[in-house]
Amino acid sequence: MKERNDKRYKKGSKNKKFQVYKPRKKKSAEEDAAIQYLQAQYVKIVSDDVKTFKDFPLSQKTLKGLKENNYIVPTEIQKQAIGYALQGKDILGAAKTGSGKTLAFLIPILENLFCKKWTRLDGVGALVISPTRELAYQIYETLRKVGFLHDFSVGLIIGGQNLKFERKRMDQINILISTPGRLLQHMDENPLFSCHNLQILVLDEADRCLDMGFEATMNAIIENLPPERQTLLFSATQTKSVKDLARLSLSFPTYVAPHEQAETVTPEFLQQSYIICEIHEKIGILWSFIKNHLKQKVLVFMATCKQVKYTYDLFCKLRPGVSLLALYGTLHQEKREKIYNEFCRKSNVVLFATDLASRGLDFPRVNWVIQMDCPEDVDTYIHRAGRTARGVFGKGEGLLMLLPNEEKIIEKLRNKKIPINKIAVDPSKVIAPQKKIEVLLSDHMDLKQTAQRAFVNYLKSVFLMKDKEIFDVKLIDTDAYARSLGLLVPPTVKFLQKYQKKDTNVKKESAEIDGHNVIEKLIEKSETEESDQSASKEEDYEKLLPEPIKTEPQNNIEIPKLDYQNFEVSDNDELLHTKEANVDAPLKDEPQTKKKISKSLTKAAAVKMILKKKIKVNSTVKFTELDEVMEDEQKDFKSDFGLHIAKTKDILQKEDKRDKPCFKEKAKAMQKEKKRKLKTKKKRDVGDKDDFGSLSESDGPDLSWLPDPDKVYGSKGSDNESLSGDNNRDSMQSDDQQCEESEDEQVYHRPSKRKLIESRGIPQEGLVPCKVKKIEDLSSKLSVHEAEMIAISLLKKKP
Ligand SMILES: Nc1ncnc2c1ncn2[C@@H]1O[C@H](COP(=O)(O)OP(=O)(O)OP(=O)(O)O)[C@@H](O)[C@H]1O
Repeated sequence: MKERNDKRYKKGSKNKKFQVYKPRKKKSAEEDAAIQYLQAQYVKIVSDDVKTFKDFPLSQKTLKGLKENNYIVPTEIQKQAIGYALQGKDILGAAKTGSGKTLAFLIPILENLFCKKWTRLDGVGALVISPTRELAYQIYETLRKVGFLHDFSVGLIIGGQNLKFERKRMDQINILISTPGRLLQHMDENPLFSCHNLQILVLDEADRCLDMGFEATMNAIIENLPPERQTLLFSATQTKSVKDLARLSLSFPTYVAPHEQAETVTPEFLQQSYIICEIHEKIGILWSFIKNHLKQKVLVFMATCKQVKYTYDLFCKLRPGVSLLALYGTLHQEKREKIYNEFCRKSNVVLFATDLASRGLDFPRVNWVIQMDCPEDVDTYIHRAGRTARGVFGKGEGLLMLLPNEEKIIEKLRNKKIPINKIAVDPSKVIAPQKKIEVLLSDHMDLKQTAQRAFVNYLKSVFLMKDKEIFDVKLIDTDAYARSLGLLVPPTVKFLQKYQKKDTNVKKESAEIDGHNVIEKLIEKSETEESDQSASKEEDYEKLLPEPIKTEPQNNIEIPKLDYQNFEVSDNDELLHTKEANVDAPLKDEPQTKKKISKSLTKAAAVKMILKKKIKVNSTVKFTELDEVMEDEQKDFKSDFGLHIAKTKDILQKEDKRDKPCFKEKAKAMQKEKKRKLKTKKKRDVGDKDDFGSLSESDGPDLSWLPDPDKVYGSKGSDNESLSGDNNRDSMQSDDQQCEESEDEQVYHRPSKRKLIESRGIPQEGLVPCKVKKIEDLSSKLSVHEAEMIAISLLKKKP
């Protein structure tokens, strides 16, 4: 819309500025005249006389836009609503799903702003609020297509988009399409945003926008809007609540409901049927259905995001042979848009979705709508089923899966003029891939966890359902349901256990009261029949009676309404506690017959108790997200080489026990041996070393140069031996003694200086041999006495 406007101004212009700010007077006058003419025609509109859009007093731009998109003949709701809307009346529009309500409010918006010659400077002139992002996007696209010749700027303001980007452009928007949350955010935070000039407010899916989920947000938005405006409310299941209308300051709105007298509230060519099945059969039936409708476009509704995610993940792994998609609130916005567009585009595809996709979305050519879980109420059924058989000649089929106790909803559907037939499933055609699912879950831990979450969330959703006539969580065979999801052990559902426990308590107590009444009656009877009975007997009866207990009926429990927009049941204990408090109420006046005497627990008693109960002290117990005790993570863990870790660990521990004493003994023995060796070495060292620490004979100084004592002393062999021994002994004496002895005649036996040289590390081999040789040579020529004298003089000369 915006771009075309700019082009028109630029076309063939020499002076662009002049043309932009000074439009041609002639054209303006023509436009004024046309507007006046159109406005004069509004009062004359008779909806029954309208055959085509041309019969409405609409601007040429709008008519051209409609024609270009093949909108020639208006639908019933368009015929009736557009006339009133052009006249400026507030409207409550109710018409079947897919009957064209979007154009019924978009055309009046375009015409209203056109007639008021709305410009960008005038700000927001029309505001459309939609409960979901996808629906807002769809409305925006339709407006762009139909109003492309108009000069208004259109803004789509939805969550999950760039807030900064939106913020800067807010003051330039003429028609704003938004979701409640993001709109309020701009109202609160963006100084550029203003709605003071608002002409038309539209609530699409008005009943949803005004219900509990959006109550606070919507009230805050409405407070920020000028009261002087036109308000249009549209929905297939319209609100008529006086309270709602008062909130929007609607005093006498025109109620437009072309199908009110119709035989059915659902589209004419929508064939609807339902089946009764057990909870564990659902997955198998759905799988078989998809396998039998591979060439069709199927939309499957489920109660919670987790169920959608699990079914999608599981079926993707099972590969049915058709494209699969999943749409739910917790997905990223970009992904949501991509999935929405993909489902619109494709023709053989299955989309699993929550009620996020149940309202307003105009997916083209959907063949089947499967409601896998019973809808919250009749309105939800209508919106879900209405995703098929849309438009003027749209055809489609709907299938509702119900548990036996949920069949009561059928009566309600029929009372609201919904034609629905019971059909049976041929059990021979149902192929439940049970074994495959179990194998997949054992192989994929993440899939198993998703299954567990799906299981718990489904039970929670049933538990929180408002209509207790239809929904009863206690009737669900949880074991069978878990198995059908591939879970061999059903996850613990804490809230359910608590609820069931409290429920049985209440039943017990009410049974006790009943018993009490019976006894009371017996007493009364006995009193009348045997008035002469003794007082003591009556006292005995009284002793047998329990104290009267006051009970509050269980249906006093307040159950909060669900927000299915982005349904995520939180594990809200507070919520559960409030219910429990009511259930607990009877305990208030209960007599305290047994008073427990509290004993202080001694350490010994605690230990005894621990031993008796076989409690493992200091052991860690891990819990899963679902409050289940986690099995030892490594218990069934196998190493890369196929070793069973837990078993191997056990074996190693046993072997370790056996090996420890052996190892200790070995270590001791080694230590002993080491010590022994050290000792002997020390002993040997002491024995081998001389007084200077040098080693004995083997590497000691060569004394061969000394004269042969045998030759010197002749026959005194035995004495020589003892002398050598003395000599040894002498070597152990101190230096002072040596000095004393040096003065003595036998000083030549102790070559102390040589030993000192050696002790300083000077090699002796280099010195000794030549000297020895010389002395040997001499000795052979000299007499013994001469040799002895030379030796002594040599020693004396040495420094
Ligand atoms: N005058 C018309 N001629 C032909 N097709 C039309 C006409 N008006 C609307 N349609 C088509 O009918 C389909 C349904 O229209 P729309 O989405 O407005 O229905 P709705 O009443 O808003 O449905 P729901 O209640 O589900 O929101 C769309 O594909 C739309 O293009």
